[in-house]
Amino acid sequence: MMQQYLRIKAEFPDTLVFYRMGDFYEVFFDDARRAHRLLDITITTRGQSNGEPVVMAGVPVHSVEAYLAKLIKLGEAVAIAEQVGEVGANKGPVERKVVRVVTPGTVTDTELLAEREDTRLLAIAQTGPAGSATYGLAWLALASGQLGLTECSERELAAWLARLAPAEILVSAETEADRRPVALRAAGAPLTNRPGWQFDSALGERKLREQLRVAHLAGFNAQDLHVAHAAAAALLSYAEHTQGRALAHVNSLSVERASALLELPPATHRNLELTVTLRGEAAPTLLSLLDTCRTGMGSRLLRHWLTHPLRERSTARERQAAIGVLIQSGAGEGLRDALRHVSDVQRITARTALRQVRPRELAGLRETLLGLPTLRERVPVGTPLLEELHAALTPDAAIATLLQQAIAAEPAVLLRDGGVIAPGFDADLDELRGIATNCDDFLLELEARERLRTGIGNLRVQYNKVHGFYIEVTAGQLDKVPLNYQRRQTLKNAERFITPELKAFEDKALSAQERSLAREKWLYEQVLDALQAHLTALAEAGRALASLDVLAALAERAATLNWCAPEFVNHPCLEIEQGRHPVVEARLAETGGGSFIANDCRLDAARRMVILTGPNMGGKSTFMRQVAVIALLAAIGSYVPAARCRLGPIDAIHTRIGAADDLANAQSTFMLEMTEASAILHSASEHSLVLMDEIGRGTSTFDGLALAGAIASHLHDRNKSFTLFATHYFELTEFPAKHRHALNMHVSAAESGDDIVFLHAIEAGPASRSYGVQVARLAGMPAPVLRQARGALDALEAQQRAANAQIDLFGATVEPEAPAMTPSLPAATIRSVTPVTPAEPGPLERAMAEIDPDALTPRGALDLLYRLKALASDA
Ligand SMILES: Nc1ncnc2c1ncn2[C@@H]1O[C@H](COP(=O)(O)OP(=O)(O)OP(=O)(O)O)[C@@H](O)[C@H]1O
Repeated sequence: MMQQYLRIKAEFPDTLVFYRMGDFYEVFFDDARRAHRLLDITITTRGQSNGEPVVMAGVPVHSVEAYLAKLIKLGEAVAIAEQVGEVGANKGPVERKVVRVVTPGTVTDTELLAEREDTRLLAIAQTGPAGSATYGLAWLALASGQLGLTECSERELAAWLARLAPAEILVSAETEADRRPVALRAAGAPLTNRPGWQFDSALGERKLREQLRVAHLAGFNAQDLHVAHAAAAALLSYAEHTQGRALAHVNSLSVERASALLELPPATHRNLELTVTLRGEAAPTLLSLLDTCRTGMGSRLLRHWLTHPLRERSTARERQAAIGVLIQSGAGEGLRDALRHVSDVQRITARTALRQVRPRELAGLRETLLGLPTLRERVPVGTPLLEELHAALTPDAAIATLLQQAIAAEPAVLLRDGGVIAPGFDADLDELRGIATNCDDFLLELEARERLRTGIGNLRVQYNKVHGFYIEVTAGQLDKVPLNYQRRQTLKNAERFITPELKAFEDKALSAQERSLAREKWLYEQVLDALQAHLTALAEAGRALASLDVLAALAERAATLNWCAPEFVNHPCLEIEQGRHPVVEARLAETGGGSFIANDCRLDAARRMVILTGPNMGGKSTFMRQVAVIALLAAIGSYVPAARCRLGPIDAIHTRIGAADDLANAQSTFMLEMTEASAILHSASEHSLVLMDEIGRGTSTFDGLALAGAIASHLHDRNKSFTLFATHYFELTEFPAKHRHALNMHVSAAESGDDIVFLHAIEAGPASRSYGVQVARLAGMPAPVLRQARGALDALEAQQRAANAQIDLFGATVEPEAPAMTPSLPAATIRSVTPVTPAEPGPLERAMAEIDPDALTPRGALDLLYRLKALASDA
């Protein structure tokens, strides 16, 4: 057995091998030590192999899922070696084979998958030198069969990783660690090394064609993605290797092009709290607010829509129209009721293809298919998208019929328990089952007969799995036992016997049961074979159900939360009337924190930039985020939280908000702030929406103000993006006076004595002051600190009023390629806290002004110094 184990282990040197032995999966040697460490399971030694004691540990088969889940979370892979041969068929151990390898990115077990999130495997190929390499990406959600390809630059890679959120990433073992893109480190998914030769473009192109059963990839618009083909080669080989079979359910491909997507850099993804909160939780986020989907399929698709918004608005228009019809026809709720009973057709289809599908899943599929005609009737028609989805809900009726005939009404959980195939489907099975059923009658009859014959009134004929059939006689009655009873087992108060007649019956019954189970297994395989022909139709129905679920959920949200349909126009425009931040609004409603104050936003070709000022806690960040969230919701085709909304084309949403230290990447708060801002200045276009929240606050006032001014100028003059620029630097409220496309807005607050009331309304013009001390008071700051701060503030403000030096904070970027981020005067002369200069120059100053240093002799210079010193001491 050890030889057999070592042979298997040699094929999977880097993977934990779970070796099936009866009711346990055993792990040996180093694997055992690793499993002990990772799973906290007991390690033992038994026997010897090559003179060494065999170190082993094991997990029970019935609870293996829990252990696998833990290992996968830790980024480990597990090869499962099952007994595949007949017990006792030939000499030596039963034949065992690795039937599949469970890895973080290739799990398909229902128990190991998040219901509402796709688990993706991603392969990355790269060409060209580090820094300017092209990356080919190929990914697969094995549990639903979705395959995708793209190519991108290093700059775009991080956004793709954020979008795809892979569970495992395949990289070439031949690419040295220091040539790998930095973004990989931040991706947070385990990296799996695969041999370099598997990242072969020609091989990938061929494998894709074979997988998709097409002669040419042009039909998928994927013919030119040579680097992505290389990634696909490694991806498909690995996926097949882990499943131990071909991937019959993977038969469509989506090619994603960054240029087609509205760009959502990782910072935007994070700052807008699209799918996780800044604290790393799943709620409250935009997704958690939107996701009232009835099925896991719907939730997964909604997440995809939200992270893959399209620039081109025709898809959004189609979805919007469908949502409109669902709301107006009132059909949405009926449809959602029907969707409640729909099973996860996509995953069941995938698991059917991989032949891992469980009996109850097939029963669920059957019920869903039988319910489809009713569900279809509830889909209102009237828009092309709804009609297309309606049509996709007509898979061949033969599938439902087959499942109805073949699978029992309520099948057992596991095939090996029997009771899965429906009665009447197979005559042989019915006959074998008949024997088992007659069994009960026979046993009752035998019991009655034996009681009569022996005079033992409490004699019982019974069965258990270990000892088979037996006649049980209690201790007090043993003297009445007849001669033909043979002892089988002795208990404390009873003896168990067998008779020749019972033995003969047992042989017949047990063999019937065994044969019946074998027959069921075989029939189940036949059903799976028959289903293979329908995988495409099932996948299509699954996709349509998912889309309908998302559309109905968005319709429900729009109606419940009182949202409106945004209008798309082709000129630069971002007009929002009475806009709200949906998540903040929902939280306020939940916590009884008052009502949300709706605000307008109006940007167009002439008004591109808002300088937003106002007190802390006033609602600046909320306002900026709500504008971005509304733009994003519109791009996915949803209604938006506003009374009216008109949007021109948008190609990206850039955000620079907050200041969380990125300790993992050893970046300081300020460094991170500048890195993110610099990335925005390099890539934002005039169709981009840019949110800048308190840029510059990570450094000293002067540095920060100078940088903020220069960055604002760059965005205004060069990027020309729609920009919301929130700042605490009052100096920046002068920006609009010198920049014709900028305007001041502020969040309003009312002051009464030392208290402040936030009104959260966005109004025209700059804020009058910042209320920092009042906010600190609200935060419970000790009174002495407040008093001291208030005193210092008064002094500083007086000083500022006295100062009259004017700084051109914003003039620098008009020079081509000028050092855009430095103001034209040294920061030290900026007003506010500069020492006060007297209005009239004194004698010392006048003497200094007369000096011409170049004209001085050394002797003259010394004399001058004495004179100046004398003047200074006079003063
Ligand atoms: N329009 C609004 N209506 C009602 N409440 C609001 C509104 N906007 C913001 N709030 C409330 O005020 C809180 C603070 O808002 P926000 O974080 O946007 O302020 P801020 O001006 O960005 O503050 P800081 O400058 O300190 O970052 C929010 O958590 C929310 O509870």
